[in-house]
Amino acid sequence: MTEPSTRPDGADSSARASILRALDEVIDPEIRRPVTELGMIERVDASDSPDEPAVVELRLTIVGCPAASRIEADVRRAIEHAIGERPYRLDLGVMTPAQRAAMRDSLRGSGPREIPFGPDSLTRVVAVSSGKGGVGKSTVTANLAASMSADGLAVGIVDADVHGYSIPALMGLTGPDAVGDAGTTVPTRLDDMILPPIAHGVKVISIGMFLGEGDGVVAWRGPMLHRTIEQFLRDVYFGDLDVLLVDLPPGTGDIAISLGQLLPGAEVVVVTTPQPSAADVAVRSGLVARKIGQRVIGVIETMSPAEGPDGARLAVFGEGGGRHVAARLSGEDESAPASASTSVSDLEVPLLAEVPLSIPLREAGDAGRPIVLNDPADPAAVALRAAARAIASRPRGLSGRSVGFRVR
Ligand SMILES: Nc1ncnc2c1ncn2[C@@H]1O[C@H](COP(=O)(O)OP(=O)(O)OP(=O)(O)O)[C@@H](O)[C@H]1O
Repeated sequence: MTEPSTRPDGADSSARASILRALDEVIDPEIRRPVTELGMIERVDASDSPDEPAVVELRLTIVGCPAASRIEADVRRAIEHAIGERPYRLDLGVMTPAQRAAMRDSLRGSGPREIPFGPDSLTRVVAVSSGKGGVGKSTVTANLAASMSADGLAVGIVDADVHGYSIPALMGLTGPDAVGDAGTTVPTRLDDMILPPIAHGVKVISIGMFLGEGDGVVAWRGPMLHRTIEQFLRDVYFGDLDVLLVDLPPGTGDIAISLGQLLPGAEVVVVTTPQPSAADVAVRSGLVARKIGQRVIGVIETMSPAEGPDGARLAVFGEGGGRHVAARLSGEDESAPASASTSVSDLEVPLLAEVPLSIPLREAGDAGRPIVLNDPADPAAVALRAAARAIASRPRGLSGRSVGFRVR
């Protein structure tokens, strides 16, 4: 990493020291580290003579860096804060390949590259799965992520739903007005490192971001899918995350099994509607997750009965699916009389939430603002927020996980 130059006579002027201190506070919006730590400040020259212009040289990571204008504005603000009215010059440049490589090594280490979410990682990996498609799994994922991020956790999403990717839209990263938190809605490539765009504080990567205009159909088979997911997990720089949520494709196919191999320590949340047909398939997806060594930590029922405008209960998809899935995954015999008195919170695999049918939830999703942020008082938002908090506060452990079995 480049050290900002000191004066030839070895003395450090107080103007230079205060510029450096101010630049320590400038954070690269994509990488979320100070520009000084990333080696982006090539030079700071400032004598103590107030008429002599200070000179700062800023090196961006790549040509056309999407966050360039924001970084430049932040650097100017920092310099002006440090030296007031005094004249200065800001020179802009781009890192050399060697400087970029040094920065990458400092971020992720220089050894052989591995998936950074192994068993020793402090990041909790939570895969969100469902048996059937269209049951609201991606909506749940986006809201859990936004809620955890609003609670101050560092959160990422991998949208592994390669055939039905909808996370970018649900997180507000598509459409003409989308900007993303770091000024970009697409990943930035730094050679073999990929910086994910950020939305609502969440780092988001999706297969949808790697498809050009017009080729939105993914027709890859197993090995290609496995390689893509592996690349997401290895090459995308998420930084230190508290939680990585993985939006799985519906069902129990190739990707779920690939993820089982790549992330054997992942925990799984199963999403279902109240309908028996959806619930039965959801149970199977939970059982498959368990077979590949993952721990099922809870069930979320969505599209649950809601209260209509006249106060009447509206159970469009029936009721009871979530409880049924939780009981089955907890190994309960639902026909036994004891099960009727078992409280949901006593179940080994708890029912974390029943998210009612909600028009504001659907509208918020369409607008790219998860309902937990857009309308926190809506009953669906309240239920999703409670589920996010329950997941985030659950201790990690081996209970409920079948160990020692790997799919080859
Ligand atoms: N509780 C709810 N109330 C109203 N609409 C909902 C609810 N949950 C989800 N939806 C709507 O249902 C549709 C499907 O949701 P979503 O895309 O999240 O499902 P999915 O299970 O991820 O689908 P896929 O299998 O295609 O990935 C969306 O239009 C979403 O807005």
